[in-house]
Amino acid sequence: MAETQGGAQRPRTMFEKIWARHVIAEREGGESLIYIDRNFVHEGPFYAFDGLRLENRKIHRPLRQFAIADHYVPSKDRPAGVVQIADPDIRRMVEQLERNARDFGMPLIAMNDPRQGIMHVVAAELAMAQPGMITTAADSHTTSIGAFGTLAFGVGASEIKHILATQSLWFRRPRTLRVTVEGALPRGVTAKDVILAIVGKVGLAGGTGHVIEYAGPAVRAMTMEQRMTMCNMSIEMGARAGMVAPDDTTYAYLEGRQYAPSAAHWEQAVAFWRTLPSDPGAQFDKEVAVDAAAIEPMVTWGNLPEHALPITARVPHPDDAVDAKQRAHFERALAYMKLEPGMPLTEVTVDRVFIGSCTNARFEDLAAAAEVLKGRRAVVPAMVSPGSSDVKRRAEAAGLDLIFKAAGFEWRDSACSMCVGSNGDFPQPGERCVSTSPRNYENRQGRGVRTHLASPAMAAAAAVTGRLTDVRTLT
Ligand SMILES: CC(C)[C@H](C(=O)O)[C@@H](O)C(=O)O
Ligand code: SF4
Repeated sequence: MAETQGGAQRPRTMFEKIWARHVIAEREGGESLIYIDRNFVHEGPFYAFDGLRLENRKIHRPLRQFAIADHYVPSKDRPAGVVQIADPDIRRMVEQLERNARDFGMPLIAMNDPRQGIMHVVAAELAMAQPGMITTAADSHTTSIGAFGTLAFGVGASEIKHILATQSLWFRRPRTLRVTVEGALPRGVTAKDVILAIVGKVGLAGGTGHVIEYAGPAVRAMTMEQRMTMCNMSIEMGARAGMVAPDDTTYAYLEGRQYAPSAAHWEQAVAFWRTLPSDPGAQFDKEVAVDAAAIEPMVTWGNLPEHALPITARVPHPDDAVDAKQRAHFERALAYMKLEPGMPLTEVTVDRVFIGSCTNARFEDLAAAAEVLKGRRAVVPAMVSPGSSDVKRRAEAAGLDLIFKAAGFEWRDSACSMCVGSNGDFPQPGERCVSTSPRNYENRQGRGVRTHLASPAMAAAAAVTGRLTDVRTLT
């Protein structure tokens, strides 16, 4: 709804509407104290709890906080209890999370909870994130749940301590960037390809300090799972958050889930949510438009997510760089990735495939990969770690696990797994791995590992051919 200012209606962006409702105080230098509706922690930021203990503080609103085990939990032979985790360092991380949640009285989704999964996947599945809320987590891919019209910020561990103690945090007001995706997605092109194309266009610096709103017909046509894949990678453009305006797709997804408004409050909640989308004529600090029809299946060749190209392209040459800084990135990436400038991407042979992560391991992702794998076999080691335990159960109910296993994939439990390896799931040092995860930095998936980011369908295509492959040639 437009705001009345000096008698005139000033159209507002969704970001402005949500922000304005959460400002508690403002201070010189342009910072605002923002109320946080919900906050999530995984095993990582344990020192936030140590800090509270040292200062003898409690959690201000423990029921608005959630602890979810994902980074360190094993994906294989899931132990019956935390004490059975073989590696002592990994065991300590998972144990600590459980102890902190219990000591401080916050809801816990522990390793063997049937609701366990990667926190951003779980936050959606349980409707912990809702339109109009501001949520935080000590994790940069918190942006994923912006798909619900939630303003979701990743923050650091010291900030988590502040949020635990006060349910609020000081923020500098971000700028706004609208990315409009016109048209419809062509065959073989998924939300991952769209976001890789956007990251490739906007670049790591282009989104810095901004909250992105993804808009346009292609985004409106997407399912919630696809919107989450888009919002997830907002951070790879340096953005503070990424959002999609809520609509009937959003409400249909949320209704009836554990933390969704109850039936008695549902209509009232939806009526409020319908006021959130940006008003026509609202001004964004920056605008970018992308034509969906021109997007092809994408893959990254280098060590930044912005090093994304259509699978039909060739490995770039340092001379293709737009400036000296990019040239240096290109040279370093070519050396690390062991690629020759000018070689067709489809000639790059791969050693391993990983389907998982909060970017691309929801049900529809696994179904898309299984569609490619049906009746085919992987020629390289490959594994799937579903985004949540619920995704795993649903995939098994649909028989997807049988397709993966018949294709030679390992069918694991839900964890961050090979996206980052905190639980010990790593490729062999130096291997070239096609991964559905969001990051391809040097050593991200383990020592010397060369990561190529792609969609689940493209990852499946690479698994059955042993090289980067245009999935459209297989389907
Ligand atoms: C470990 C965690 C803090 C980190 C993040 O912030 O995103 C991880 O999830 C990642 O994807 O790199
Ligand atoms: S799956 Fe990967 S990107 Fe997502 S939270 Fe875990 S480590 Fe981070």
